[in-house]
This record gives sequence, structure tokens and C-alpha cells, in this order.
Amino acid sequence: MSTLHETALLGPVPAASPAAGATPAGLETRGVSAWFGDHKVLERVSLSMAPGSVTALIGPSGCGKSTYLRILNRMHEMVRGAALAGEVLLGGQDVYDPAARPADVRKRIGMVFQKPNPFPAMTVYENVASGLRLAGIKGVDKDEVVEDALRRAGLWNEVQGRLRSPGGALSGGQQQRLCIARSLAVSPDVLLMDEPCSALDPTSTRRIEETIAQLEQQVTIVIVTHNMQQAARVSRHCAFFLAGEDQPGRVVEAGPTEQIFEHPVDPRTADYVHGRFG
Ligand SMILES: Nc1ncnc2c1ncn2[C@@H]1O[C@H](COP(=O)(O)OP(=O)(O)OP(=O)(O)O)[C@@H](O)[C@H]1O
Repeated sequence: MSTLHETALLGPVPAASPAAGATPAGLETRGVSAWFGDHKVLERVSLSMAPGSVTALIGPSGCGKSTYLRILNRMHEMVRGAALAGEVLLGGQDVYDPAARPADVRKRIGMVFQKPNPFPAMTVYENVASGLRLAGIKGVDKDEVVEDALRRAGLWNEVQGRLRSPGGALSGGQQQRLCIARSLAVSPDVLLMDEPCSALDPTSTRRIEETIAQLEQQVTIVIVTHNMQQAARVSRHCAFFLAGEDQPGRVVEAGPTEQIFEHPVDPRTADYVHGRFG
């Protein structure tokens, strides 16, 4: 077991985000394992997430999908007793290089959670602008950035007349898109989404899926979802995680989404995607 400081060869992740219109960086993990204390929860996960594509992580509860997601932007290390091994590369550069600041990594690899978490008393405008403040970005036209982020999150038309209303006054689905806009304001390469629709109604879910489709090419997206139809609709690539009894989670099969759903190689993948377990 070790904390992940073994790969200094490629140099640290630079703080700078991609220029507007530039292809975002892709992500790759090599042999990532994870522990909570003595409990090993992930076993040597190696995956490639292509620049500007949507990758869905699927699998039964407890197989380590969220842990894997949180390893990608260095949130796992915030848990007391958590450890990991392996490599995480953003655009070929080591996310865990000792010289890389976790805050810079999280600026380039944003995260949207299961439950929308805007700052409820802050205005819609300030919620989006807070992304800039938290990331220490200065010298930009805030109005322009806020509008652009809200447009990219598919929320601008609904809130342009309510920018000074509290974020907490929006519907659940709008709040989730506000959180997406807050992440987008700092121009991340990657957006991690941990079951972003599980607290939303079907219409709001559809709007988030449309937003994901619009963001494809602009941002590399990794989404954890329990909804197989959603994984099939939004993703280009898919990875199926599975943990055995008292065994850590591992990737059983990964590939183009169509292949995972239509022609899976492993019978356990077929059983899972067809709802026969999990
Ligand atoms: N903070 C923690 N401390 C200790 N163990 C944890 C912690 N978070 C997760 N685990 C354990 O790690 C394993 C993987 O959990 P994780 O949440 O990553 O799975 P998951 O596939 O995302 O599950 P779900 O689909 O239910 O969200 C589980 O056994 C879980 O109990």
C-alpha cells in the first residue's frame, strides 16, 4: 500500500486551464488501487478517458465507482486513512506529482455531486462567479464568464432575468445545472459527475443529459450512473466495475458503449446491463 507519489517522470499538472475552443485534456489511469484503512476497495484499474468524450462508469453499489472518481481529482486523499497506488495522468501529466497542488488539479478536474449543492443564499450570478474566486482566477470579465458558463450549462435562458435571485430559489434540476455552470466557469478540462441525476425528476434528468451532450468535445466527462438507459444515451465509452464478496472492485470490461451494451464479451457485463443483477 502506498500513497501515490511514484510517477514524477512526466512533471506536474500545470495550473492553466485550456484556452477557449481548445481540445480538453484526456485522463488515463494505470493500475489504480485504493484502500480505506486496511480495506482494499479498488484493484488495479487502468482506463483511458479520451479528450472531449463522455465515459460512463457503471456497476453495482459498493464496487468502487465513486472512490475511483474521487481519486481522479485528488478528493480521495481528503478522507482520513485513505490510500492509493498507481498513476493518474491528465493530458499525460501526473496528477499526483508532489509538485502538483491539489487545488490546481481540482480547478482542471471539476466535480458535480449527486445532490445539487449551490450556495443557497448566494445569487445565481455569485454562485457561478464563486468558481472563479475559489480558483483564484482574476482579471477576467466576470459578466462574460458567468453568461458563457450558464449558456454552456443550458441554464442561461431560464435565469437571465433572475441573476440576482438566490441560487436556492431555483428548482432542483436548475440547481444542478447551476453547479455545472459553477464548475465550467474555470474552464476545466474534465468534469466528473457522480450520479448527477439521481435526485432529479425525469424532465430535469433529460435537461442534464442534453447539457452533457452539448458539452461533449469541450470537456472530458466521466459520469457515474446507476441508470443503464442514461449510460447508453450519454456516453461514448463505458467501464463496468464489479466487486466480489470480500474482494475489491475491478473493471470487468471497458470499451465503446455500444459494444458494452450490445455485444459484451463478459457474461457478467451482459447480466448487469440487462438488469439481471445489481
Ligand atoms: N469514507 C469511507 N470510509 C470507509 N469506507 C468507504 C468510504 N467510502 C466508501 N467506502 C467503501 O468503499 C467501497 C466502495 O464504495 P464506493 O462508494 O466507491 O462504491 P460505489 O460503487 O460508488 O457505490 P454506490 O453505487 O452505492 O455509490 C465500499 O465498500 C464502501 O463501503
